[in-house]
Amino acid sequence: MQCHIRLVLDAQNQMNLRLHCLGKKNVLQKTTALSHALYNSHDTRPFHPGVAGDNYIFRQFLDYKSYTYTYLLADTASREAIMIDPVIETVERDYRILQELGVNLIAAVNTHVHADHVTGSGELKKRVPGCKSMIAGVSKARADLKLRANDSIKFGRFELEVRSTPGHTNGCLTYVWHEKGMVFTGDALLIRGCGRTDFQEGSPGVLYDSVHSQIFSLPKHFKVFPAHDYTGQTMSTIDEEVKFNPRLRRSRSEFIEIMNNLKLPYPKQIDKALPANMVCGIYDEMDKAAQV
Ligand SMILES: N[C@@H](CCC(=O)N[C@@H](CSS)C(=O)NCC(=O)O)C(=O)O
Repeated sequence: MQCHIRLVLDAQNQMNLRLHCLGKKNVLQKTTALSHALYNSHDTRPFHPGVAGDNYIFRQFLDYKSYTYTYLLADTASREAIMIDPVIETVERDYRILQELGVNLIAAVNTHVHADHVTGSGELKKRVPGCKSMIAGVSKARADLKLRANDSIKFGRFELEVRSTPGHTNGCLTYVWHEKGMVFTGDALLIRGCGRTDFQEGSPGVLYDSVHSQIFSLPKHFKVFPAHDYTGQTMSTIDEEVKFNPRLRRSRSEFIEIMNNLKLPYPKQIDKALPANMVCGIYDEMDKAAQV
């Protein structure tokens, strides 16, 4: 009898092993969900990128101009939501999605004073009454709430732990969602890369220490969501970055040598972005600040 096994996906993205014998097919085994197979090599919990999970919403948005990722996190019960690193050019899209999903944006949270795009925090605040802007206090940027290490950002039943990860800028923060095993690293840790250290308050030694002590110390299966990717990748894991990050898996002195020789061109929007981001991306505020 001629038999062969086929791996097929059903409507729920479940992988089925089917034994085809003499034209008859039998489902042998319903394996784990595809999303689990793809994303959770170390974690047995299901993961739903970009769709509503059982009690939370997670979305990753891209700004095509600066290759910045904005993240939406929400509690499906209370409908409270936060956005990490919104971009001014995509505020209309993001605001529309907030309305469509019926969530209430309580905070626009920045990982740092970005040099390559203007933050959408100020424009989101104009559209959503009660939405608070947040950034590290040490950045000296204007915001409703100045964050520091060990603070927690609460939305509904969830919370993010704030970790200080300077080195790309002094005020770089990393946000850890322990319950869901996710970490939002801003520019401190990128996928197979890291933030440059050649302007603002950049320091390769400080960045190396930040990443190793505050990020690489997280559980291996935690999923890494950076503020940018220039190669089409969307996420990584702590395990992958510890093993494969071509800069940060090296010794501290090798890392410093690499970072001091990157020779990257300055971001195109730097002259506009830095002053605008010191005032939450609100141009009226910039004008006022310039007049003082
Ligand atoms: N070409 C882009 C800027 C690219 C860039 O410099 N990215 C920064 C993060 S934004 S300040 C960075 O740290 N890159 C690290 C790297 O290794 O590329 C533009 O003109 O906007």
